[in-house]
Amino acid sequence: MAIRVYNTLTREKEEFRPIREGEVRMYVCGPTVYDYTHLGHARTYIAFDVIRRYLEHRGYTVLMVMNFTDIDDKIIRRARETGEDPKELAERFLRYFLEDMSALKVKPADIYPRVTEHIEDIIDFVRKLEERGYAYEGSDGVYFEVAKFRDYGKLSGVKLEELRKGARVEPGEGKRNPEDFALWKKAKPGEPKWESPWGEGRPGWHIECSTMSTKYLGESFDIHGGGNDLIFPHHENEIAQTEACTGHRWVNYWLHTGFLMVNGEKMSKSLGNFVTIREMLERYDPEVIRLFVLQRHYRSPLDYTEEGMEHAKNNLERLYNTLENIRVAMEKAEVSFRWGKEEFEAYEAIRDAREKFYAAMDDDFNTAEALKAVFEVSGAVNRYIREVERPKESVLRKALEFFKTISEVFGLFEDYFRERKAGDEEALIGLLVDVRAKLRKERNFALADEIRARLRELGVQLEDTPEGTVWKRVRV
Ligand SMILES: Nc1ncnc2c1ncn2[C@@H]1O[C@H](COP(=O)(O)OP(=O)(O)OP(=O)(O)O)[C@@H](O)[C@H]1O
Ligand SMILES: [Zn+2]
Repeated sequence: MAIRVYNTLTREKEEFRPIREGEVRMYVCGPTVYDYTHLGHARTYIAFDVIRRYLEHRGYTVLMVMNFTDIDDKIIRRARETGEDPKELAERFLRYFLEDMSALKVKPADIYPRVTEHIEDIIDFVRKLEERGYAYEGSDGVYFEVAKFRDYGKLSGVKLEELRKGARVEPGEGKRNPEDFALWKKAKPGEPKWESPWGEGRPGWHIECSTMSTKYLGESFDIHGGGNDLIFPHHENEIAQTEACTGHRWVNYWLHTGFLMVNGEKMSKSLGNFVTIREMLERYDPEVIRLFVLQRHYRSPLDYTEEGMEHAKNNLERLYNTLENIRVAMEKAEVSFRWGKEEFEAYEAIRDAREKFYAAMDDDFNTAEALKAVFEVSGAVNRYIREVERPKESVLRKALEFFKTISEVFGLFEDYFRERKAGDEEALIGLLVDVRAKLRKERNFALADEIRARLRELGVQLEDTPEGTVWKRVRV
């Protein structure tokens, strides 16, 4: 079945067809790094992480780019307040962001371009817009002339006339029309600045995403994402700049996440109603946070409440219990090729739930529905283990394989599967090392040497030291 995605641009669910078969190029707007990451940001980045993981699971190679806005009004303002150098402040919060994402098991983007490292590219982009007649220089900066771009409003639905109603150019602003936005801002005293054809200054906000996304992903690519608040003006302006510059369609699918809400309001730095990821991680396992986010579809608003978090915590515990039940059952499981009624019942329940999982994820990455399927598998395998005296290994394995898929796509139970695999292997190697030591004591050197040689063939090298035998993995 094909994957269908809701495209903000067309306001419809569409069949997903990447430009190049087998590959997805996606760009997600990254953070402005002037403060700690909060749960609202995490909601958006976990959602895109799961979208990316699912596309990879379905066999696509995903090339993912996320920018860092490391120079901006907010950064300059914050740096003034703290007395820090804006560059150092941005660097510090950028590092915290990466740490927080890693703690939340969000896979890193392939490329994280920063504005301050792409000033030349941005200047080139603005110059092209000038050459094409879409940009003009004003007293305090270079502006994009919105009225020149005929398709303006196609993403957000805003109308130029409405934008103009009651709006005016403020005194001191060098733009011609109230809706025009800055591509380049001329430096004010004491602000970070770079040389440009328009004198010293720095880029406007929107231009960075047009410049850096096309630089790394090409003039057209598949997915562009961000939170709902970015649809207007940020993404609308990004489209205007890029399509004015290239003269053709830029992004095929626009995906936007719903807000994380607190008491009916968006969680945000400016409202001061935020909880940082760091605070959350002191209280909850990162997987609880992931599950909390995944319990809602990414486009729906998500209310942050204590009960919601507790609910996620309980659900995660239920799933870990099931995994533990499977592990214990595996130990006494029977390797038999005869199936009875119970086996078929369990198998069919797992098969049906698996189908539901894929149908839900194919339907615009509906993780909320997909999770229901996970609990169905959990229920079915628990029932099976309870009902039969000796579970069949092959049935348990079906459930375990399903949970491995969940692990890969949802970023849950990763340590569980990793530790289990590594743990099993280490125990077996340890066992062989002990047996070999006994053989040597009995002076059966031929067999002891054979164990050593055979392990070496498998990439495990034993070394006899005065403290005993140690082993390490070797590749060749
Ligand atoms: N409450 C929220 N729920 C979902 N996504 C959010 C929320 N707050 C911010 N985001 C998303 O996080 C990403 C990074 O946002 P950015 O760094 O611009 O945050 P910000 O606007 O400075 O933060 P704030 O909104 O708290 O002032 C954007 O895609 C934005 O839409
Ligand atoms: Zn952006």
